[in-house]
Amino acid sequence: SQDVFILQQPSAAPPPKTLPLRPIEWGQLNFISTTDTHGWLAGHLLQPSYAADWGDYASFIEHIKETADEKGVDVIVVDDGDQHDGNGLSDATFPNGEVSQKILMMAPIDLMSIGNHELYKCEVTQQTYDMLAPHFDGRYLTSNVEIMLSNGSWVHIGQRSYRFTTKNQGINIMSFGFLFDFKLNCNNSRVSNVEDVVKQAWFQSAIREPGIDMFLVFGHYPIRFWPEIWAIHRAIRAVHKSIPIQYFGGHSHVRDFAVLDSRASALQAGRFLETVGWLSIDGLEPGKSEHSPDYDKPLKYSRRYLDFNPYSLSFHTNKTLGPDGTFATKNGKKISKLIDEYRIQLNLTYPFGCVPTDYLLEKAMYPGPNSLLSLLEDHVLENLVGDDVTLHGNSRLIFINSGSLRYDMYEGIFTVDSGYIVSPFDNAWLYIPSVPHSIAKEILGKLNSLDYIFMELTTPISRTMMVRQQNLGDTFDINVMNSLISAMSGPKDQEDLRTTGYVTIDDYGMDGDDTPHKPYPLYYLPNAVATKDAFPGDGSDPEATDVIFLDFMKPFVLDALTKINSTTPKDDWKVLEYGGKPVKELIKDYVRGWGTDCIKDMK
Ligand SMILES: Nc1ccn([C@@H]2O[C@H](COP(=O)(O)O)[C@@H](O)[C@H]2O)c(=O)n1
Ligand SMILES: [Zn+2]
Ligand SMILES: [Zn+2]
Repeated sequence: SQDVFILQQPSAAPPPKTLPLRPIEWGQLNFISTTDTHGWLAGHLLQPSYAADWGDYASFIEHIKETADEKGVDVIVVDDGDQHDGNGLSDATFPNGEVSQKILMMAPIDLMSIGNHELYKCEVTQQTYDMLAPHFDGRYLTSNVEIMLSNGSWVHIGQRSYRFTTKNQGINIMSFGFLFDFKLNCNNSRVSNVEDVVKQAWFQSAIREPGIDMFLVFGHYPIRFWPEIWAIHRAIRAVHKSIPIQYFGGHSHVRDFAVLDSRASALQAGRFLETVGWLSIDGLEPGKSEHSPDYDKPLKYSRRYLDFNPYSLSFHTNKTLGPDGTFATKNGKKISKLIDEYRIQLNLTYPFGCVPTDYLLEKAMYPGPNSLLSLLEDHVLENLVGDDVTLHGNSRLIFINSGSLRYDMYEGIFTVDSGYIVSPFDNAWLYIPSVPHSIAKEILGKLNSLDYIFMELTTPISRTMMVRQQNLGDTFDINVMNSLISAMSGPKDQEDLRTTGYVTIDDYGMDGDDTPHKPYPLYYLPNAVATKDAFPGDGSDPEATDVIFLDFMKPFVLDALTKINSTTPKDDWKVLEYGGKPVKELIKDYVRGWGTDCIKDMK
């Protein structure tokens, strides 16, 4: 039997001290938004800047709603999907999310949409249909996503649209919830192209319903560069020249705010419960005809990215923290307690070993001594042992996509939870036997070439970097970007700042981050890395090599092979199961080798 080992719970984590926060700006209509939570409901136990938990969030929402009523304004709480794959609380159960989705539903969220991580596995899609959609009772929106029922018929997982009138300002809102044009879903779901859906009769008649004051289009699509948001915007603007439209997006894991026109904007609230997005709008005129002569005045927006810690959340609600404080509500406390209990029940706090230093994703130079990708490439992947003993000793190239590693690995105790956090997927290993080395050696270059930018293989992190780079101009030079961010933050100011964190550049400038930060370093990450194993000792190349990769990469590897060698049709490459431990287990084995001194110190 394993020891139960309790790490400090997030609610007890010390808040970052004396951060220079500013009160949020309220408008007639206000939004609180989260996206890409990926199971992080327990918060970030090792990072005080993000150490609130879902209970704290529920308390925050309740207080903000109360204040809205006092002020006579409205607040709408939106979540844009991707709730699985990224944390033990969501992924240590079967189906994933069995516990975490129940906890998620305990916060008073008004509108929710589906993400691609609700569609990779058939059982998770079924769970979403059975559990989330009924809970939200018409407010779980999947305007372009359907599920196949056991009788073979197709129905929308949630609703296609939801129309409502706000409580205090009486704003009549038509809302939709879209997913980007996702293709890697399990076969019990169907995602229709956004471009096609906005032409469908139901959408065209929904946007023509009389008496609408504004549109709210939220969902799981990036708000910049990707075509989906513009397809929706063109469709609505073709009918309503200047009706207010508010967008909320997700998927690319960034903080971002984009202005589409003087009466339409879009907000994206980061990832992994590091961020709560705040948006307020003033200048809305509910009930006024859009044909009135002065209807098209620019709206006034205020946007803010709040770091997800109890200090920040309580500051904005004017409540106090601590056991006798006024911040944690009854429901909030109940949620926090449940999270703590489930973490223990799921054994997430069990420690495997001690990580000697930080191994980081985009925050460390790759290749380099602190790069998590380098750790895998140089030390971990070579320990993969396939099921077929006759293959042992063959030269091999082992590929992983960097997007399969989801978060940094920090110095200190590595727990069951850390395993899910770093590598949540149970992707199986596949291989193509004896690929001529002249072809095999080209695969990595192809996977990392620009052809794959914006394809599913691209890591959310590289998409993040592209957004930040693009906002600073047309350069793709990461060094230029980093020095610009430092220069714009001001070196003097940075010395005064205590916490490192996001420095967001969006269409309104650089004042969106609620807590001013020293910028995180940001380095380029390739889409994929590869380990060479059992190559000839004299440094020469083998004639042929086994090409091993995660099943998620199969379409991309086959595509790359076809590009390299157009004479072999895609289907002629023999792809077989390789067996062996998933990446998470290989990492755990490696961590065990680092010993348990830090755990003994704590006992
Ligand atoms: N089985 C899987 C599923 C996904 N990935 C990686 O996740 C990326 C998508 O994540 P978002 O949070 O941005 O939706 C995808 O591009 C892959 O990199 C995976 O590795 N294995
Ligand atoms: Zn995501
Ligand atoms: Zn996503």
